[in-house]
Amino acid sequence: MAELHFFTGTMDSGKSTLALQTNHNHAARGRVGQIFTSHDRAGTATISSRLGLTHEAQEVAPEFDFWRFIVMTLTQGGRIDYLICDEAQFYTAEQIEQLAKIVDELQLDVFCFGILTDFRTRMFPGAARLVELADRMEVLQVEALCWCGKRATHNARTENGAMVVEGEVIVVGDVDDPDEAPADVAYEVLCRQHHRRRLTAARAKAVSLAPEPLPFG
Ligand SMILES: Nc1ncnc2c1ncn2[C@@H]1O[C@H](COP(=O)(O)OP(=O)(O)O)[C@@H](O)[C@H]1O
Ligand SMILES: Cc1cn([C@H]2C[C@H](O)[C@@H](COP(=O)(O)O)O2)c(=O)[nH]c1=O
Repeated sequence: MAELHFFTGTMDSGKSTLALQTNHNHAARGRVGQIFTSHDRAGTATISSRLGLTHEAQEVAPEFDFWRFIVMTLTQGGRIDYLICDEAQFYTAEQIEQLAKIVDELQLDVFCFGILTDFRTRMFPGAARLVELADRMEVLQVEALCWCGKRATHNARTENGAMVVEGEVIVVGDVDDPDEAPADVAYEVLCRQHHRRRLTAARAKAVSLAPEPLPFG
């Protein structure tokens, strides 16, 4: 039986790598996949993993209709055995419903990969619909870590190094390299406690280096 799979984890937890590995393993057995993504950091119509792998993909815009695309391809004689869908948090709820219909009506496996929550800790509409509809949901085994060493569960956004909790929901970006100057907009994965306290690695370092206040008035 075909299934709708949802693999999730914070940013930088290996989702795109797993998407490309999943495609590789199926393709190696002669199966034919269709690969989709939306707003990848490497540019449109590409899946990119931080381990260096990339693959061309069909870009999913909000008006893209998965059902129409797959049915058209099949009726024109194309072969599709499975779908790989990266950055699925950016898909609309309707697009996730189309993917569920593809699983049920066409018996194609659909593998979705994406983050659950945005920088405000709110679920993306596409991720929420996947939680509601997926046959299987798996949290990635490779845990991204907060600066304190605990498992990172939340994605924080920084602007010029300072954590923010307001702004546009979709802003493409990467996790900051701690050895580089902070990017205009970047992301950092944190445990819930440090996300709540807005305590990023840079701020924790600055606080720990601040001189002790003297015990005088
Ligand atoms: N230099 C490296 N050596 C080993 N593993 C790395 C290296 N750089 C990145 N990674 C691995 O790649 C993961 C990020 O993979 P990626 O597929 O890009 O994540 P995601 O799609 O979830 O944002 C990191 O969690 C880490 O495990
Ligand atoms: C939290 C959050 C993230 N994004 C963007 C930033 C990246 O371009 C992608 C996530 O990619 P990854 O492969 O999981 O690292 O999403 C965003 O637009 N808004 C957010 O709130």
